[in-house]
Amino acid sequence: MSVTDENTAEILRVAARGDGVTGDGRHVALAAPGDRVASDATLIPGPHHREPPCRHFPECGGCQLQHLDDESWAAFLTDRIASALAQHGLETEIRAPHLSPPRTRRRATLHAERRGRQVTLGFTRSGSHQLIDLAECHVLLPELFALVQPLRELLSAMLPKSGRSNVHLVQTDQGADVSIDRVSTDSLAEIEALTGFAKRHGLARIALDEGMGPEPRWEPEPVTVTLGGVPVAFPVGSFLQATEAGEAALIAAAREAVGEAGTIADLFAGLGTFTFAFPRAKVYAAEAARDAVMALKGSANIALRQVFADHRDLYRRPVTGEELSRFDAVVLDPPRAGARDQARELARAATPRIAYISCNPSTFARDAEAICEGGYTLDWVQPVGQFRWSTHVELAVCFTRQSSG
Ligand SMILES: C[S@@+](CC[C@H](N)C(=O)[O-])C[C@H]1O[C@@H](n2cnc3c(N)ncnc32)[C@H](O)[C@@H]1O
Repeated sequence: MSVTDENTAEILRVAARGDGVTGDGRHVALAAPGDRVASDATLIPGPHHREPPCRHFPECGGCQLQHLDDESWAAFLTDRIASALAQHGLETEIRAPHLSPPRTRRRATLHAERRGRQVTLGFTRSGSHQLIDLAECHVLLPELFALVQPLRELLSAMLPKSGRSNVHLVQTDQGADVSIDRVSTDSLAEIEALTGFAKRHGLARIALDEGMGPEPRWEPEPVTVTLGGVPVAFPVGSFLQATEAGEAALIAAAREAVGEAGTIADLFAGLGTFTFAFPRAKVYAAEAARDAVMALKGSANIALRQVFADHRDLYRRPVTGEELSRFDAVVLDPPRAGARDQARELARAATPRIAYISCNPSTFARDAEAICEGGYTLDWVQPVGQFRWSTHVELAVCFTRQSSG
């Protein structure tokens, strides 16, 4: 090494968007903690720097952190949570992060464009609207990635001549569920091409959205996802935790937080990832997406689970402190915007235990401050890295309230 330690600066941490940061606050792209940067900006890789496995890194916007080893990625997740909490005057035990392995992502949205009969299909380029034509992917499940080239061929005649379509891929109990927007099948030949494609590739379903919402065009058996041992109908476009391992880690944390609760309110319940994780409890499940709540309710009835499913907009009509006080525990898993008003009601509730699942440390920390101001203690945080090599941070936490009596 020609550059001496005296005229290099060490990368100490990774910032929210993935840059390495030196002790004096300089941001350096594609630098890992322990790397050194020379005064002419040469980067000298350190012990935590990894050779990125994918040829599309760093151009592809799907991954930002392939140059980090798992230890540094875990430290990144922990730092993001600790600094979000600190901004709201909070501090607690942050456990070792759970990291989903490569090639396990079971849902993804790719984008497609056509020039003549040439289709580009992939994620958007980092920091731009251009598309990366995926030739490999180290995060997607192999079953889903195997559809990328056949989809290009299918779409070469179907995509509109201009503009971009979204291609949603989800691995379900019956196989891959593919939903494509902004395409139309007008001729019999196109319809046959679509169903032939679905049969040949053993798809669970293919749905097209021609502008009026997605409509299944091929679904030989009703598509389900199994949650807590219960097969739940999977409406097109529904939410599913990004990896099976991540889902298991979030459920394990929620179970630990909730303990032996006999009555649980599951807020922002989706299809029931958490509702069905508590087979012995009576669960009130509230969710705003109508298709999801109907699917949850139908599956709970068939499985004879003690579930009351409520179609409810929790932003307009949060469950009140009085209502929540009737439950032994609350699980909530809101979207990225968090649950500001619901958190205020939680702060007023007497419920002894809360499991909060979040995909956004900033809104979580804001809500956590309100909950703690109401007298709860933030006992621990379990970080979960479901989006391998990305800057997304997910977490599950436990709040408890000591009973006054
Ligand atoms: C992060 S997902 C979690 C879903 C579910 N807990 C799971 O793990 O599969 C957030 C859920 O909140 C729902 N949601 C979004 N806005 C809502 C609102 N205003 N009221 C109730 N539910 C809402 C979404 O439809 C989605 O199902």
